[in-house]
Amino acid sequence: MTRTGATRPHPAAPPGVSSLSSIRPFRRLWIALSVSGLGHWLSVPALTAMAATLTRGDDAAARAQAVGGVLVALLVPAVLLAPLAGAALSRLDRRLTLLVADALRFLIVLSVPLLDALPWTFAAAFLVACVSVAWSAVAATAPAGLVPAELRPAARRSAARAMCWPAPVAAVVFAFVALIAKGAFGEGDRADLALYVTAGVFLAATAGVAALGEVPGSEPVETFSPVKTLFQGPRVPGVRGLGLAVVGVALAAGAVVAVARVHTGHLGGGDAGYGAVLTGLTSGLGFGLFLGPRVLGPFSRRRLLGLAVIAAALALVVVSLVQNLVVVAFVTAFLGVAAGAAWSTASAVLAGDEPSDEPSDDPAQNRPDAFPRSVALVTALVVAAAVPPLAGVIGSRHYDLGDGDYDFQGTGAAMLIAGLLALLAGLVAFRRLDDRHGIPLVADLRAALQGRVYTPPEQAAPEDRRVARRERGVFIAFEGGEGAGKTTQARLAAIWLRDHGYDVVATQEPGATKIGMRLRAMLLDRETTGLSSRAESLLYAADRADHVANVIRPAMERGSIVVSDRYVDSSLAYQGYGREQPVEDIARVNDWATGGLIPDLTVLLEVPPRTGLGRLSAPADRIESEPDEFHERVRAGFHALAEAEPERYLVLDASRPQGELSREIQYRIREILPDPIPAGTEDVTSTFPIITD
Ligand SMILES: Nc1ncnc2c1ncn2[C@@H]1O[C@H](COP(=O)(O)OP(=O)(O)O)[C@@H](O)[C@H]1O
Ligand SMILES: Cc1cn([C@H]2C[C@H](O)[C@@H](COP(=O)(O)OP(=O)(O)O)O2)c(=O)[nH]c1=O
Repeated sequence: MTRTGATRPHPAAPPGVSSLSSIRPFRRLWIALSVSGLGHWLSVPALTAMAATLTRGDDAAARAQAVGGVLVALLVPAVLLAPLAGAALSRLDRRLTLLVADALRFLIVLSVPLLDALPWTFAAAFLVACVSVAWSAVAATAPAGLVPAELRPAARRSAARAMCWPAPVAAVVFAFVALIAKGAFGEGDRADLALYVTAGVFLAATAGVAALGEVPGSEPVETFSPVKTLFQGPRVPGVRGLGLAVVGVALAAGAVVAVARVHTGHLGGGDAGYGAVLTGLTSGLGFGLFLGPRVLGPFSRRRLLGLAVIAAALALVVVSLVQNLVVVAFVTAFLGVAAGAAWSTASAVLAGDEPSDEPSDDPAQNRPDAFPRSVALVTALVVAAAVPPLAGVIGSRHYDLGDGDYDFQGTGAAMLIAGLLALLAGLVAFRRLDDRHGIPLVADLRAALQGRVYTPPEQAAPEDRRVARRERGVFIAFEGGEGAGKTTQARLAAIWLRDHGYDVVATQEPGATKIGMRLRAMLLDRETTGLSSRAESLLYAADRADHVANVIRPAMERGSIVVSDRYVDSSLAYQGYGREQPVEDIARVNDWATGGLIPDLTVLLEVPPRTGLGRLSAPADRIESEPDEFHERVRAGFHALAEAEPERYLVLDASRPQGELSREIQYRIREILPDPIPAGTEDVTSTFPIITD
C-alpha cells in the first residue's frame, strides 16, 4: 500500500549495523577462517599427492591404494570422532581452539615432507583430519558469537561459506604449485612443495587468528554422529529415495576423487592434471550448489534431485571411458555441477518438508542436512576404502582396435563400475522420489523451461476451463518488493486506462475482499507470531482464491481490465524464495486456488530492498520486518520468475523516476489491449475506448 513520508531504517537492522561485513571483528574472523579453509582444502590434494610421490617406484595398484589410504585417514575422524568433539569443545575458548588447530596443522603438514615417509604421511593425514574436525565444529559457530542475535543465522551461513569457498581456490593453487614445481625442478612431481605451501597457509591462518580479539562462546558447538544419524534415518521420513540419491551423488563425486591422482598419471597429467581435475570438480560443485533448485523454478524438486543424480552418474561413466585429460577435467566439472545441484536440491527438499516442531536436544535432529551429510560422509569413506583397491585388482587392459590402441586402466574400470552403481542408485531414487507420477517427464520439463507447472489437459477442472474460454478481459499484475512503487504505478496505469475509456477494476492483495481483509490483518499484524511458513502460504492462497472468485474472475467475464497490486508471483517470491519453501509447491497450491488464472502481463518493479524499505513511512508490518536476507531472496526470486517467463513480464528498474516508468508501462500495456475496441467494454460500459498517445 502506498505510504508517503520520510525514509526510515529497516527495522531488522540493529542500530548502526547494516550488514555482517560492517562488523569488523566478524569480518576479520571470516577472513582468518577462509585462510584456514584454504589450508584445509589444500591439505587433501597435497597429502594424497605425497602418497603418490612416495610410491612412485611401485606399480599403479600400490599407488592407488596409498592415495586411497590417505583419503580414508582424512575421512575416518569426521565419521567416528565428530560426536565426541562437540561437548568437549563447548567448554574451550573459541579463539584459542582455532589458534591451536591452525598451529597444529601447520606443524603436522610441515613434518610430512621433512620426514618423507609413507607411514607418517598416513598418520599425518589422520592427525590433520582429527584437528580439522575440531576446527570446523568451532569455526561453524564462532562467527555468530561476534554479531547481534538478529544476525546470527546469517553469520552461521556466512561461516559455512567461509569454510567452503576456498575448495576450488585450493585446487587451482595446487595445480599451479604443481606446474611451478615441474617447471622449476623438471624432475617429475614434487608434492613436497604443495605441502610447504599448505603449511605456509596454516601459518598465515594462525597469525590471522592470533591477531583477533576475544571470540565469545555464546553459541554452543554442536556436532552429531554420522553413523547414529544414518541409522536414525532422515528427520523427514516421508522423503523416500533421498538417502539413495545422496549415495549416488557421493559415489560419483567420491570415485573421481579416490582415483583421480593415479588416473591423471595414466593420462600423462601428473600432479598438475590432478589439480585441474579437482579444480573442475570443486568449481562445478560450487556452481551447482548455487544453481540447485534455482534452475527450473516450477519443476518438481524431487524430480530435479533424481535427474541431477542420474546426470552426475552419467558424467562419471564418460570420465571413466575418455582417455583425454582436458575432456576428463571438463566432464568432471559437469559432474560437479550435477552433484552440487543435487546436494542443494536435496537440502531444499528437506527444508521444505521440515516439520515445525520444538527444537530437540539431539543436534542431528535440529539440522535438516544432518542425514544427507551423514550418508555422504559414510559413502565417501566406503568409496575411498573400496574403489582404489578395486582399481588395483582389475589392473590395466590393452585393447588393439585395429586403427588404434585403447588402454583401459584399472582406475577407469573402477570409475565405470562406480558410475554404473551411481546410475542405478539415481534411477531408483528418481522413481522413489517422484511426486508427479504419471506426468510425462519431457512435457513437465518443457513446461518448467517456460516457467509453468505442467498440468495435463484432463486434470484442469471443467468449470475453470469453461470460465477460461469465456474470459474476455485483460489481467495485469504489478509485482516487486516492498516500496518498489507497485501501488503508485498500478494506480497510474488504472487512471490512464480509464482515461481511455476502459472499464478498469483496480484491486490488490492481500485483502481485496471482506474475508481477505481479515486474512490480511492476521498475515501482516506484527502481533501474529509463530505462524508457520506453510500456514502463511495457505492464508495468502486463501485470500487469493477469494479474490479471484469474487473480484477478478467476475470482472474478467465482464470484459474489464483488472489491475492488481500483487498476485501469485508475490507468494512464489515471498513464501517460496523468501521463506525457502519449494517454489513448485507454492505454485501448485496457487494454481489450484486460482483455477490456473495467470496475468496477461506482469510488471515487475525492481529495486534494492534497502531502497524500497527506505521509501516506506508507516511502521513496518510482519513481512516488512523480516531481515535483509529475506528481502534479498525475495528480490532474487522475482528476478528468477521473470527470467523464466520473459514474454509475460515487463521488468523495470524502479529507482527511475515515476513518470518514466509509467510511460514504459503504458507502452507495454498498449500491446496487450484488445484491438481496436475491448470486447465487452461497449455493452458493459457503453463507452468507446479511443487510444491516443
Ligand atoms: N519511482 C519512484 N521513485 C521514488 N519514489 C517512489 C517511486 N515510486 C514510488 N515512490 C514512493 O515510494 C513510496 C512507496 O511507493 P508504493 O507505490 O506504495 O510502493 P509499494 O506499493 O511497492 O510498496 C511512496 O512514498 C511513493 O511515493
Ligand atoms: C500477496 C502477497 C503479499 N505478501 C506480503 C508482501 C507484503 O509485505 C505484504 C503485503 O502488504 P502491502 O502493505 O499490501 O504491501 P506492499 O505495499 O509492499 O504492496 O504481504 C506475501 O508475502 N505473499 C503474498 O502472496
